[in-house]
Amino acid sequence: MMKFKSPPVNSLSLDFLTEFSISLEKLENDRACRGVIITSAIPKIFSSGLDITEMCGKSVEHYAEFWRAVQEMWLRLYGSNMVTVAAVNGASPAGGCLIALSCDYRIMAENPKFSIGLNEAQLGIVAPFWFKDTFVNVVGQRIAERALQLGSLYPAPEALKLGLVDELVPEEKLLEKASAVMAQWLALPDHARQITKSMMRKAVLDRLVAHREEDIKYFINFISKESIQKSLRMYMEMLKKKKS
Ligand SMILES: CCCC/C=C/CC(=O)SCCNC(=O)CCNC(=O)[C@H](O)C(C)(C)COP(=O)(O)OP(=O)(O)OC[C@H]1O[C@@H](n2cnc3c(N)ncnc32)[C@H](O)[C@@H]1OP(=O)(O)O
Repeated sequence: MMKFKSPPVNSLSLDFLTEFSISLEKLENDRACRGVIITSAIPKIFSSGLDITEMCGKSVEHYAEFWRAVQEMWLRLYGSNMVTVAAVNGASPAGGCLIALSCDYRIMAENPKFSIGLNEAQLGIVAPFWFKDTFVNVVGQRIAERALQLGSLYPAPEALKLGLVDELVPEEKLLEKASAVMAQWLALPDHARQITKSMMRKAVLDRLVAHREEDIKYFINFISKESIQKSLRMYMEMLKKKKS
């Protein structure tokens, strides 16, 4: 089990992403480890997505390093040979949703206050093609078109209806259920499951691998625009104001 614990909201900073990728690599290379359950140690929050402060007012070199770390995390998780189960025990916007979507199975706490989705459009930014591809592979083109254009965050019951998560369970049963699902998936021979998983995900993974440098350049160019920086600053201010 991997439990995110980066207060206050498990935002995906460069350090967090680097540590997450290293942990995944270690587990991947450990022959005794066949599966991982991903959850959060922070009440009410699974992950608040990419750390917006990493994308505000930083150097081009920093943006490149940060984006490479985001890519690396996704390539490792989406391409993992292990069985991956997300036990979503709180809010899961944007990058947090990407992590859940990259797992093989998603179980969410049945609390309508917890929402999940790719809300980038609400921040005035655009979900990269590989976020979009991952989303489409889970919910299909039609739902993805609407959800991504509107930057919708779905409360748990709606997320279930759309197939964004696979099941809802009472919060106190989340880990028990995740373990049961893991046991069910691990009952199959690894090689057949792994080859099937790779067959299903390969095209999407290969697309980023083939365009990785181009994607970094695109990100730097996009995020460096003054209009985008302004949108992000306003969004951060809105988050702070919401508190007072
Ligand atoms: C080509 C470009 C593509 C770029 C792709 C980007 C994908 C992303 O992931 S962008 C990030 C999107 N994330 C969000 O929109 C989530 C924003 N956060 C929230 O909605 C809420 O914080 C929450 C629902 C997760 C939690 O709400 P709660 O009331 O418990 O806590 P808050 O008071 O709002 O937050 C506490 C603290 O944390 C700061 N913060 C929250 N989210 C982020 C974040 N993603 N990055 C950096 N910092 C974040 C928030 O400002 C508060 O800070 P202060 O205590 O200093 O006020």
